[in-house]
Amino acid sequence: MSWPGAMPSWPACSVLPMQVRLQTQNTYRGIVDCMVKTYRHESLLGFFKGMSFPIASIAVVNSVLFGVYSNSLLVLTATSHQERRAQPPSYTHVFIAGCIGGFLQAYCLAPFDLIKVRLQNQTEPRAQPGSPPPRYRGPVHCAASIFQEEGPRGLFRGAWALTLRDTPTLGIYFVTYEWLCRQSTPDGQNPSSATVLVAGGFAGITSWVTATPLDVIKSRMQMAGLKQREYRGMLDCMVSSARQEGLGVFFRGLTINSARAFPVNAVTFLSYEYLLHAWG
Ligand SMILES: CN(C)C(=N)NCCC[C@H](N)C(=O)O
Repeated sequence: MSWPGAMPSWPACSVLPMQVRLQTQNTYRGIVDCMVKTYRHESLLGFFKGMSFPIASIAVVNSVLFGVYSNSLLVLTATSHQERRAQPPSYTHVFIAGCIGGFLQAYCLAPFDLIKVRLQNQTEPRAQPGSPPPRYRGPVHCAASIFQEEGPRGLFRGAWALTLRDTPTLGIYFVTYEWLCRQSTPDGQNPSSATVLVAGGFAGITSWVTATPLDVIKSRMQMAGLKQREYRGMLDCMVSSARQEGLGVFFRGLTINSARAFPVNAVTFLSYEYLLHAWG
């Protein structure tokens, strides 16, 4: 059984197992090599591994993130969403509200993300007669096996790295979005849909560029529960990964993360702004 080195959302979901595999396995020479090997070994289905859970969880996770962000901003600035264009919040408030949203979403995301990473790292083709079955038969079996083999805390493996990844980078995410909207919108007006799409897309890219080093560490810590590679903690994981594979290891999956981040976050922010206006 081989366990190579992933991330979730809908439009660009088909490339996502590539990201996890590149980050946690050393068997690929790059994205193209990873895609070719995945296709040869697992057919088209390999590109969709571990996606059902993230798709099911994305609505919950995004509601927590955007709900906590909006309400934190409300508490910090004492201005409602409608008043926010006339009295824009300071970037410090936007950053703090984003960090609070990121911190809380990380805890909701942790078990879903762990299951996604474990499933996406299974490189066995679909069960064939005579071949050993894959370790996890699907998301529910994966969750139950982790619970049995690693205990309830096992479901939160890598949650610390996930929290460290998401807390500051979601602050950066919302600051980038606000800054880009304000640059291209006259004072006091709402940004146009095109501005929201572009600002949301770049906010996604910026946050992923800053998040990728910890994303690699998080994915490796999550795979460590399988005992193929144990780490004494996050620092040990960082140091031994850098020693063995060089500093470039911290940027594995960056291209894929950024390519998917633009459309995913453009649409996410457009939906967010639309819902805020629709619900007044
Ligand atoms: C860890 N980072 C960088 C973020 N969570 N960034 C915000 C983007 C969230 C979006 N659901 C996505 O998956 O791109």
